[in-house]
Amino acid sequence: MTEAPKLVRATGLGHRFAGTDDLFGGLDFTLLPGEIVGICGPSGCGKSTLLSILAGWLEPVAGRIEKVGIERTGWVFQNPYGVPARTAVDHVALPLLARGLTRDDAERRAREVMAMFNLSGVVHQPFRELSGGEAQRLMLARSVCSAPDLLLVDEPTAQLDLRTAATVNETLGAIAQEGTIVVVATHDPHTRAACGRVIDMAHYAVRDRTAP
Ligand SMILES: Nc1ncnc2c1ncn2[C@@H]1O[C@H](COP(=O)(O)OP(=O)(O)OP(=O)(O)O)[C@@H](O)[C@H]1O
Repeated sequence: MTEAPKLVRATGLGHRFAGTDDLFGGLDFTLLPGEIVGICGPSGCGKSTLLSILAGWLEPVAGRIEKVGIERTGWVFQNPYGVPARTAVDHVALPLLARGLTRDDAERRAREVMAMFNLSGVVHQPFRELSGGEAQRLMLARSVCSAPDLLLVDEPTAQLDLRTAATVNETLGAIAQEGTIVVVATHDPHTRAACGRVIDMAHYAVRDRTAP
């Protein structure tokens, strides 16, 4: 069976909030599976805002987003959140249980994916006892198990050491190659380097950031 084509196309996208100037104006891009697309630019330029628009949580004030073949959208937040008393593996198994796997199968697959993110040592640890970096990787592992068509990731390496960040960047590449459209908002030059393409928000920013 051939997979349905997937794409996300933005045309003339622009946004501003009440009380802000235009964050970006006239953004045009097409996102396809197979590559990581970076959203890069200085703090406050609108990277998270663009992710929210791509997720469909926020209506752009200008332009439009067209989605083809996108049924599931995953989001990995800048600040990982979870259920404090539930174990790490419970968090990763949850989307698999929701997709109808038995508990045994869901746990087996969750452990495999956790191993990809160097999380085998914390499988049964409650979420509240994870380090910031472990919690961030756990959120990525969970999103892989949701098998999203579009995966939106906000600053995935902000809390990670260089080696772990490199693993995360490699894993994002592997997720993209399996057919997910991966979009990453990042300041990290290593993550930027891992992106096949970059939407440079500084280039589009309409606001004069040098103004007092
Ligand atoms: N709901 C909101 N209402 C008003 N202003 C907002 C709202 N959300 C964001 N902003 C403003 O819009 C601008 C862009 O915010 P956004 O979070 O998208 O930036 P960012 O590039 O992701 O920043 P960072 O790299 O620091 O996370 C900021 O000036 C922010 O203060």
